[in-house]
Amino acid sequence: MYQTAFLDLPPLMSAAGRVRLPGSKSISNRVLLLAALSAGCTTLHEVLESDDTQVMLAALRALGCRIDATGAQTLQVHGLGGQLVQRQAQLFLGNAGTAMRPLTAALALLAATQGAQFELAGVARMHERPIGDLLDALRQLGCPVQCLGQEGYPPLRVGDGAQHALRLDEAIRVRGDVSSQFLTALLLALPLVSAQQAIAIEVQGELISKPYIDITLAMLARFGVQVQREGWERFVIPAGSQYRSPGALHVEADASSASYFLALGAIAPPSPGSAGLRIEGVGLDSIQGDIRFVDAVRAMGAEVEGQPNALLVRRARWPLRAIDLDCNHIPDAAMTLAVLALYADGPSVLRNIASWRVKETDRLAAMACELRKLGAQVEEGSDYLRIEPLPADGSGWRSASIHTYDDHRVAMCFALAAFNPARIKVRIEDPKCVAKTFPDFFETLFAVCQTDAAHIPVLCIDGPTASGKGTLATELAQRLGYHRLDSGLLYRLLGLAAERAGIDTRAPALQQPGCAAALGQLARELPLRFEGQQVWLGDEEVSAALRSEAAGMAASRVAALPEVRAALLELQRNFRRLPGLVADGRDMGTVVFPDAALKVYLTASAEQRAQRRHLQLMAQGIPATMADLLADLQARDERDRSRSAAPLKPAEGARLLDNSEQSIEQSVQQVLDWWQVCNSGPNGPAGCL
Ligand SMILES: O=C(O)C1=C[C@@H](OP(=O)(O)O)[C@@H](O)[C@H](O)C1
Ligand SMILES: C=C(OP(=O)(O)O)C(=O)O
Repeated sequence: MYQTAFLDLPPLMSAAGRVRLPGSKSISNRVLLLAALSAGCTTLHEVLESDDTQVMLAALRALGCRIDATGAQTLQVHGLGGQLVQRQAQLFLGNAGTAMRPLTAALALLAATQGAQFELAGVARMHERPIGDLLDALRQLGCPVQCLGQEGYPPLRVGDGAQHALRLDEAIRVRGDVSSQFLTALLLALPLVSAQQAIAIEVQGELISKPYIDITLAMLARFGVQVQREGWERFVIPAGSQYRSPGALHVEADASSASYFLALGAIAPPSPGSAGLRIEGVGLDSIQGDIRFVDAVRAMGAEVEGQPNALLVRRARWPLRAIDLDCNHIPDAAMTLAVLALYADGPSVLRNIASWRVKETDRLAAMACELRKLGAQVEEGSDYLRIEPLPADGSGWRSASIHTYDDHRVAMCFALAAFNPARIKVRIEDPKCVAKTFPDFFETLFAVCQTDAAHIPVLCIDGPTASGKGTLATELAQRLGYHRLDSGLLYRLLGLAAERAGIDTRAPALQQPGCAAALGQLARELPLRFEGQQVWLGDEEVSAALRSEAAGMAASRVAALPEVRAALLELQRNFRRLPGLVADGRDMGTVVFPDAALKVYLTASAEQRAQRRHLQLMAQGIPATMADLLADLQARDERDRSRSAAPLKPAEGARLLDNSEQSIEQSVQQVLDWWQVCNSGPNGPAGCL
């Protein structure tokens, strides 16, 4: 997951490959709750791991439910069988509607019938999301519920520690026109008290987001409760209904998450030779309503083929056909349509989406505002959006920094704007907000998108030994969410590989005929692998060996050979991958990435650098004297500067940064400021050079 303050998406050009989607949020949280309320043990496979399921899991555990992770995305839930083991708990439910609403209903019923008291709270936005209609229904039943802040909104207290008789004879009335989750919550919870009598629920007002009720009914059926539905107005839980664990259950992939990749397939030309984009984990027979997004992208011109538990999507008609659609049945996926509309042949209208106003943010206002930043004309109605497309020739598109309002879907759907024909980058602020339902969204996106290398921004840090390049580059890569190339490490690896292969890299041997060619060959075939912080050379983990002074000296010797530098060139250029690269070394700006958007030449006085190295060695318990270190360092500077192949010197147009008197943070800020300037042109990372 990208933890950066923002993520710059370079212009993207094509897409192909396979996407494995994470589990459905709506199904995961329903089955977690149902498994916890049932008697016995339920094994849940492919459960979504995200903020929304995390808060549900933490709440269930706080209530005394044992849940064991028994494999990747597999959980074993030891159900409570409807019996409370904790009579008091304070639960934090983040911004998960699918946790807050159903838990409120279930805990209100359990607290009232067994005598308990629970508090449910969330993030600030959750405290602005209405829940009054559900509380009204629970109060009709005779459950004590109390709003601890504003009436009708969380935080809430359910139960008062005493037992209360419930009024189950009359039909329970609940409004359905603000959120379907209130009805879902009652349907999921009422089987707790339906052993003796049937319970009826009547929906008041036009029920919105109906397909989510279908998910609820389907999951209840899997847990042995067959609800009778009369239209969308009346639901009856038959007398004697009781949860029965299905034993094991697989969670489908998330159909709302599929919408971003269906849309990607609709707008991105397939990469040469590819059949399109394959989306795995969900098929056309999905029980999730958002699968109907397929109809919408087909209507706009994409070809979508249903395969067993997968979808294959291809761009066909271009530009896309504009649509005018009632989106009430796909409220979440419809946000993706709003960005697709930018690529259409006329204005598109998304209707009947008033519920957007009470979700993670006011999504009607947010989408209108951010689409306008890209240059689009948007009309924001009380319950609709009308979006004019942007010209297919690229004129009219503006580079924008998309504010994401802590709303995962704003972040994910605006990523699609990176396919703009103007080839301008799109900045997504606070990309980690995708953690609500799809923590690895951007990694998944980059894995199936391609672009010209020239569009992938590179920031080069060159400079002499011990100038702090590594520290600076690591920090910059982290702040920008970019890959990092530590080119010195490749030379060190080669020095080590030579030693392992029995090739002597010391002066007399190095001059022997054939030695340079052998090293060049070795460099081309380096069996190198990175795993997190670990570096592997073949089967050997070499991170520690690479840091030794001996490896450094060997690196400096082999690096002087033109054969070696040529062989490593390709390898280094392969590090230029989406979304960008910070490369540090001695010839990054001069030779390897001459087109880098920003080149920095980092130096510090020889005395400062010797002192830093001294401190480093002391910390590692390695004895060294300042005088020796200074002499070594000056010798190495001289060798780097005077070698004929790629001598160490500032690249043309490089910014000089002497960090002798700077803290690391000051250097980082300085480079980020320069980077910002390079990136602020209308065409994104046009470069400062
Ligand atoms: O029941 C569910 O799982 C959901 C119902 C929908 O909410 P509304 O019923 O409030 O529209 C949807 O937007 C939400 O993401 C998940
Ligand atoms: C509205 C959403 O979430 P919630 O389940 O919190 O309502 C959503 O995921 O788009």
